[in-house]
Amino acid sequence: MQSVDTIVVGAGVAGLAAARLLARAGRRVVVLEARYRIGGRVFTDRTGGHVTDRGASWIHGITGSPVASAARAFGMPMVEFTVGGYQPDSRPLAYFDAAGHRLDAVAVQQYADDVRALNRALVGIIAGAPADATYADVVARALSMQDWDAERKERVREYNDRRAQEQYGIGMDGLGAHGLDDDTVDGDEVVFPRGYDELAQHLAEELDVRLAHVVSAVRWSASGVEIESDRGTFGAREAVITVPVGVLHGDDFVIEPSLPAAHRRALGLLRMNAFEKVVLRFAERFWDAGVYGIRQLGDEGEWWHSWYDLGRLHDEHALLTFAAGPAAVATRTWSDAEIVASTLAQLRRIYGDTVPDPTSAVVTRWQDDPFSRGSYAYMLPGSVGADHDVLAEPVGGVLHLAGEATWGDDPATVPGAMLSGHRAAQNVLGREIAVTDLWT
Ligand SMILES: Cc1cc2nc3c(=O)[nH]c(=O)nc-3n(C[C@H](O)[C@H](O)[C@H](O)COP(=O)(O)OP(=O)(O)OC[C@H]3O[C@@H](n4cnc5c(N)ncnc54)[C@H](O)[C@@H]3O)c2cc1C
Repeated sequence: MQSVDTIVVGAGVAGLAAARLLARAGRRVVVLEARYRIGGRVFTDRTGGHVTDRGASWIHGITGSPVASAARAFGMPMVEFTVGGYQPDSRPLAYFDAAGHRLDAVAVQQYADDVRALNRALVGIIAGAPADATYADVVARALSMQDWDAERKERVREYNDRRAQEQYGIGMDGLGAHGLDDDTVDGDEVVFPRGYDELAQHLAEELDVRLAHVVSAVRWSASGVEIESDRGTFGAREAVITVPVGVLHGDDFVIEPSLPAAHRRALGLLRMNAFEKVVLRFAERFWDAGVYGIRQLGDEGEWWHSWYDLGRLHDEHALLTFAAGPAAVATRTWSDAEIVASTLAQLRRIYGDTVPDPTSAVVTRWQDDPFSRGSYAYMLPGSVGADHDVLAEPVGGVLHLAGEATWGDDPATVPGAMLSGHRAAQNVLGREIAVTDLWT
């Protein structure tokens, strides 16, 4: 059995951040990673000379973001693309009504004002809602207090449902009202034209990362940990476990003795979502110029309601849409060709039958990936944001969980993953260390 000071399970951003800080503090660290690559849910595909981030794309607000600081220090170019937070109007969007007509500026303004009015009302309603209220419950209650006609109410209800799908990968009737993070976007949102995976590559520099090591068991006691992988058993004083919630829920990853009751409760309130990307590349542009994206309101947009113009990142004619929540569940067994045909039918409804077939397409399959089992975790009714952080409480002084789902302030994100890795490293060392040590 190989022995080191600390074993980190998972070479995603959380694991790499923890390992880098621990190695810099003088620990002997080994990172065990199941896949044949690092980065986890930060995964850049460069097939055919195109750069496609199949996992995370955005920093949802660069002000105060540790990922933005790291990216600057690592020399990663960033491009402003402030549409990642499903805002109604922060940047120009081409909105189409249910009949396929484009909304004028006055109608878009009215719609955005209505959305904001409801958001303001929701704050107090969520605070007073029962513990097991869903997001759909609180939205319905907030809407019932507005003096709007049925059409206005329906558009704002629809906005909240689609935002829940795109931000959390679940319809609002399945999402806990108290489990929402505040989702404020501080500063511009940016994306990485050379690929988000450069972040993982930089974090991993000089680390001992063992790829293709699938961990199946974590055994812990007061004297240390033993980690069983398909390529042998490793021993250490302590371990940082960063596998996604979907893996922690599975039968093929065991922790013995089992986690304390508080951890098991918090884990039971988290589920992996259903959220996939569809990127379509075309020989020519057929959509509106001067907009960041396209949105379809009404029933016609039930699945494919939002397209984002990737021409802002690269000199190409490309659109990104999401199968988010119910659409991802329903199309999970479809072929790529069937999914692409379904999205094209919607684009042709708006832009006409002259919309060409794409020259290439990328369809992700995070739901079927055994090392993620979904895209990121969301909270069931009955949970509160702080439940995330319960998972990060050190276990027996030797076991530390980290990863996006353990960071209550900004879960489901790359910054959340990075900061959770920083916290785990501090807990292992038993002292504070500067997060800036990651990139200075
Ligand atoms: C489609 C999609 C879009 C997203 N969009 C954004 C976005 O725009 N902005 C944003 O901030 N975030 C986004 N996210 C979320 C973000 O990618 C994640 O929150 C973050 O990357 C999670 O990092 P992590 O280190 O916690 O987990 P991971 O990156 O999942 O790392 C965990 C690692 O553990 C490994 N592992 C799993 N099982 C085992 C095992 N049995 N043995 C050994 N290793 C194992 C995995 O292979 C993986 O490398 C998106 C995610 C997806 C999938």
